[in-house]
Amino acid sequence: MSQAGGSSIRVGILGARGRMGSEAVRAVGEAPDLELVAEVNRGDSLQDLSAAGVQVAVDLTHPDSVLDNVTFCVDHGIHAVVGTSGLGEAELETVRSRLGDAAGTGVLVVPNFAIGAVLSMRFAEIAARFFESAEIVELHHPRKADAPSGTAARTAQVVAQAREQAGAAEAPDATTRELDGARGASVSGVPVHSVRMAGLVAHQEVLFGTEGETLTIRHDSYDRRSFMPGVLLAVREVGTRPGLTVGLDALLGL
Ligand SMILES: NC(=O)C1=CN([C@@H]2O[C@H](COP(=O)(O)OP(=O)(O)OC[C@H]3O[C@@H](n4cnc5c(N)ncnc54)[C@H](OP(=O)(O)O)[C@@H]3O)[C@@H](O)[C@H]2O)C=CC1
Ligand SMILES: O=C(O)C1=N[C@H](C(=O)O)C[C@H](O)C1
Repeated sequence: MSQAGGSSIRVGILGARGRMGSEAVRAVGEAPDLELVAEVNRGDSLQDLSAAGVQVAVDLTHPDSVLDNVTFCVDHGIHAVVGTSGLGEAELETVRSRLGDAAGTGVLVVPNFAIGAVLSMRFAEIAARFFESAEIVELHHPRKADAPSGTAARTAQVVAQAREQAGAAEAPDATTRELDGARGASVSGVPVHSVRMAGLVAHQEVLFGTEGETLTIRHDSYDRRSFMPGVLLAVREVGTRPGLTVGLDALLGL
């Protein structure tokens, strides 16, 4: 988003006191071309965003509140960068239709801001059609509210789409007796296994297998700073992309 006269972009952060929100407050605060003008926490009014003249809001809150927050932004002409997980296809459709009446407003939904994670999803998409089997293991810190992760859901979606486009057969699986959950959750037909463990931050393995070989695509975020270059890129670019964009791929030229 280029500002006339070189003025900075006015940014508001929702969930500013959270693990991601507090990192984002620091990163935006240190960026010379951005101005942090609002920090919205649980219980605060969204009107604070409008009152502060926020141009770009960054949502890092909770899956239960993200749709209401984005709707408010769209209705008030505030560009939104959405890091919060939990926006499924139905919610994205709601955002799309809401944006129909809000010419010029951009909503950028980013399942994962880490550049390595964006690349790993793209690598998985490329690999998907060459292997009979595909499964995802995502591993996160135990305070995470949602399972599977937004990243895993998005990865499963792009893997499934690539397999469908290639006319790939269903993955072989002879399981006829299982304990609930033993084969993971099926996301777009791809089994996803969620691990929650102290000591972890955010990690994912996409496992592919075919006759005589396997391929594992792994990404690790050891520190939430890994997400910040992606957050800043999204904040700078969202105003130049009216409508709904999912993922950082286009912004990275992928
Ligand atoms: N896209 C990406 O790359 C990444 C996305 N995430 C996602 O970001 C979200 C937040 O994660 P994380 O920072 O770990 O979670 P935290 O629980 O640490 O932070 C969330 C913060 O948002 C606050 N909050 C909750 N509801 C609202 C609301 N309606 N308005 C304003 N503030 C609110 C919480 O307050 P309270 O504590 O009082 O509930 C808390 O301070 C998750 O959905 C997570 O999956 C996380 C990392 C990377
Ligand atoms: O909650 C987290 O921590 C993360 N959430 C996002 C997700 O659900 O994929 C991104 C990253 O995995 C960290």
